[in-house]
Amino acid sequence: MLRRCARLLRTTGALCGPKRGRSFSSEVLHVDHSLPNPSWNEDMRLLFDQFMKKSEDGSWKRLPSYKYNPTERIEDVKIFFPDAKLLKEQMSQAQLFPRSLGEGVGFEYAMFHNHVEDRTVCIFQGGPHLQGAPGFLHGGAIATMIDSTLGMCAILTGGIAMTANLNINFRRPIPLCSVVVINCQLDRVEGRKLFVSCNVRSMDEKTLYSEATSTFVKLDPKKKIDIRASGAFYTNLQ
Ligand SMILES: CCCCCCCC(=O)SCCNC(=O)CCNC(=O)[C@H](O)C(C)(C)COP(=O)(O)OP(=O)(O)OC[C@H]1O[C@@H](n2cnc3c(N)ncnc32)[C@H](O)[C@@H]1OP(=O)(O)O
Repeated sequence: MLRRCARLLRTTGALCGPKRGRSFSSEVLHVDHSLPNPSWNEDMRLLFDQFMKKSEDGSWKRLPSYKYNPTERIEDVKIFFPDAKLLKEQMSQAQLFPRSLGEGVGFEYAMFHNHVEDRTVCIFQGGPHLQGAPGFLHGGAIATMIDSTLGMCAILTGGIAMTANLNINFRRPIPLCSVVVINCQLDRVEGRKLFVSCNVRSMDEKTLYSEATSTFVKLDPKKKIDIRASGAFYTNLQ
């Protein structure tokens, strides 16, 4: 396991220290990080190819993923924010948390969504900078990918929503640099509440690493989020 991580660190150049002088060009802004890169191991590539094959008939769709929010995302959430200019400023500087670490050392993942079955699958290779217990992934890193995949499933089936409740059972530790599959599904909808659950399994599906249930709440267009407030508030402004 540790040898596998060391090989990965060499491939990505992470052992040579951080890259300097990276320009904030439009090339960086528009890189789709859900596509294979040299840090992906064989298992990750195999699963990616399998899901790309499933996507050929249109039942599954690969979900592109960027570090920086594309303009359409700002358009999607604009109605919830009274100060659209401030929102644009903040979003243009912010980075998506699971994409904020260097290539190969943190969260390497790709998601696929099935609109007919209301399911989202994430193939995830957790890198060496996500260590918790020696040789294994940190629980917070697992929770991050679970929340992100559940969130994507909720948003794609129900619209803009936030995690209100998340329960995770950690059944087995996930070896660092291994590949797991997060399988999410929308269980039911009650008003603005979306109930989404998932399990995290090994590639051969034999090992159940974690399982989770969650409640996402669709944002109420009558309420506004004020990001200027010291404790940002989300309330009815009428
Ligand atoms: C794009 C990539 C995907 C990324 C996914 C990542 C998702 C995230 O991590 S989001 C960040 C973490 N989450 C947050 O910060 C959310 C903080 N919480 C909030 O802002 C609010 O409480 C929010 C938006 C969840 C709900 O607020 P609001 O719309 O005012 O809800 P409210 O009107 O009180 O309640 C609506 C319903 O939800 C229920 N509800 C509210 N909070 C909860 C909760 N914590 N647990 C269970 N149910 C809840 C209420 O009981 C009510 O149910 P009913 O309609 O049956 O009476």
